[in-house]
Amino acid sequence: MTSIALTIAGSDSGGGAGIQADLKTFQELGTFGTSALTAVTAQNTLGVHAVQPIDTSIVIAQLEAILDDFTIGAAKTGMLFSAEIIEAISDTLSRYPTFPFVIDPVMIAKGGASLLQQAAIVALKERLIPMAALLTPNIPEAEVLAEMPITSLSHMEIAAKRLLEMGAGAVLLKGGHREDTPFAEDLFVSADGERFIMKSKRIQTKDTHGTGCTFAAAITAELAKGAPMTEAVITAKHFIHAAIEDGLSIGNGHGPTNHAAYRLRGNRARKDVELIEKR
Ligand SMILES: Nc1ncnc2c1ncn2[C@@H]1O[C@H](COP(=O)(O)OP(=O)(O)O)[C@@H](O)[C@H]1O
Ligand SMILES: Cc1ncc(COP(=O)(O)O)c(N)n1
Repeated sequence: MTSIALTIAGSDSGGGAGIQADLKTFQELGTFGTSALTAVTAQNTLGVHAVQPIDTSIVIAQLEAILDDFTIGAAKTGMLFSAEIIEAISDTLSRYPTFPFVIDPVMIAKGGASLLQQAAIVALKERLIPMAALLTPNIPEAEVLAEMPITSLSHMEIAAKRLLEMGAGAVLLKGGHREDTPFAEDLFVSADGERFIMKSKRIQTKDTHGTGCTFAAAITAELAKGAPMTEAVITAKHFIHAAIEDGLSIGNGHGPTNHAAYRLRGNRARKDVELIEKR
């Protein structure tokens, strides 16, 4: 049976992040990708030149068109831009049967452009996070949502616990932005008491455009195929590690990751992540 994944996110004209990264990742992991666009960005590896949100009625119409026709295995959100769009997504999804739902709380692009209005943060916390099977903030996003600075693993632990209390089924706090360690360490905690750290070596590269989108999309693809949450996040960590390691030096700024790397390495090149530490 064909597994169907859905992304609700913004378009990145540069192709490395957003809807484009999500659909490429869905395809690479053997799922059929569908998409509901929330915004169009004029963007390349150097930055975001312009943002145009999609009319809320069209966001709703896209979701209805998809959900009326397909059985969705899992969905993710990326750039959501406004409180109005977030509320529309929450209202629309709650009219349909549920499926595993991953929220990547995208706020700011690597170049510094805002992809989520300040006023939308409350809507994200109150309307969407409680619907999520998994929330995947990076450190700056977790700092905003948990309202605390994060500069160490113990801060990550406290923040992840606070985020769990907002109602998500699990939290994967990504450590790519940590400056106090040579590792890329991500902390997973779940409402039913599971906790582990996924640790890989930090790759020296500037080509990290779209890492967060790609990682969350890989988790979503695995969930859509029926993988349990912990297996989905571990497979996705291997996927993103390979994608960063074989990153594409195209454009003049932060190049995209290589979505094909994991498949080209034979799908299960798990030795590439140096250590997966389960505690
Ligand atoms: N330089 C790097 N080397 C290896 N893994 C990285 C690197 N940067 C980020 N990662 C990993 O990529 C994923 C996305 O991380 P992160 O950069 O924290 O999120 P975002 O892209 O949302 O800012 C995480 O698994 C993180 O550990
Ligand atoms: C449309 C869109 N969605 C998400 C991101 C975040 O990706 P990154 O943080 O890797 O720049 C982005 N730059 N553009």
